[in-house]
Amino acid sequence: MAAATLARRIGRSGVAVMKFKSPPVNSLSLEFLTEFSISLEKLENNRACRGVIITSALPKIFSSGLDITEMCGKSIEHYTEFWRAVQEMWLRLYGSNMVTVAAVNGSSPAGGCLIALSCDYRIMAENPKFSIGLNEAQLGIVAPFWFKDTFVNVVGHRIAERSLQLGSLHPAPEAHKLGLVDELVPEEKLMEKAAAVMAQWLALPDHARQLTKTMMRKAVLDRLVAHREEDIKNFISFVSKESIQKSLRMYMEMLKKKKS
Ligand SMILES: CCCCC/C=C\CCC/C=C/CC(=O)SCCNC(=O)CCNC(=O)[C@H](O)C(C)(C)COP(=O)(O)OP(=O)(O)OC[C@H]1O[C@@H](n2cnc3c(N)ncnc32)[C@H](O)[C@@H]1OP(=O)(O)O
Repeated sequence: MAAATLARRIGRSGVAVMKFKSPPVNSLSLEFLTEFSISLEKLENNRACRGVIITSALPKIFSSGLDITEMCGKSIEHYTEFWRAVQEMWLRLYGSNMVTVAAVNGSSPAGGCLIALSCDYRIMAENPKFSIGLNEAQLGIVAPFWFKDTFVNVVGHRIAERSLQLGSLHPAPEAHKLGLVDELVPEEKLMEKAAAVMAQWLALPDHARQLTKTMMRKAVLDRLVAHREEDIKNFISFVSKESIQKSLRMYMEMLKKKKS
């Protein structure tokens, strides 16, 4: 696959490093999501792999979230396939038995934030120009219940409610204060710190850690599994509305104008 090059390396420590590399901004296209899920599945099935560090190969951007062009002016069949791929990615990552550490080395709005939130631990570069959050409301769209559940499980109900309603993108220091990321480190120390955190988590017996993780996450995962088809239908009916299409087109235009 060409669009989302994901470098993987499993060292002697049993840790893989996955680097998003889909210029210009690591947006989560159908192709990217499919490749990401396949990579996660392969690592999950590899007994030599006990943990994965997820980061970006691009400067300044971890991931710009779902590829908005996948949600604009496409067929029902396309929306169905795309949304199933988003669900699949989350089910695999949030439900992973591996230790997952996000080394957030750039901005991470919406779907990018979801990836970080789905990991066991988040370390972010301490650059106030980098921001993270579920900003869907700013685009005139609504974060689905499982994005919200994942967010609540990290920061708690009150912070999630305010942040989601306002569609806030939090600069790194604020994200740390809110508990949205666990640690801030200078950018050049990010991977070193991620490896140290990984070693700490891997020092425990896998079975105890894995069963605990399942216990903490199962209810939220089961909720999507039980309502998967309904969630796809909701996405299609939402994204097919002309008012939503208009909001997404305006947002894309705003991104382009910002450049000129
Ligand atoms: C009631 C029940 C409801 C159920 C509803 C169900 C579902 C609906 C919810 C769907 C959920 C969506 C979650 C998402 O992830 S939506 C995506 C949100 N993402 C963003 O808002 C980020 C937008 N991008 C940016 O803010 C910036 O691009 C940046 C990431 C900060 C990087 O800035 P910069 O380095 O300055 O780069 P540019 O802005 O110039 O971008 C370069 C290039 O890339 C295009 N682009 C950027 N982001 C995206 C994207 N997410 N998708 C597609 N394309 C993107 C941008 O337009 C530029 O393109 P050109 O070079 O062609 O101009």
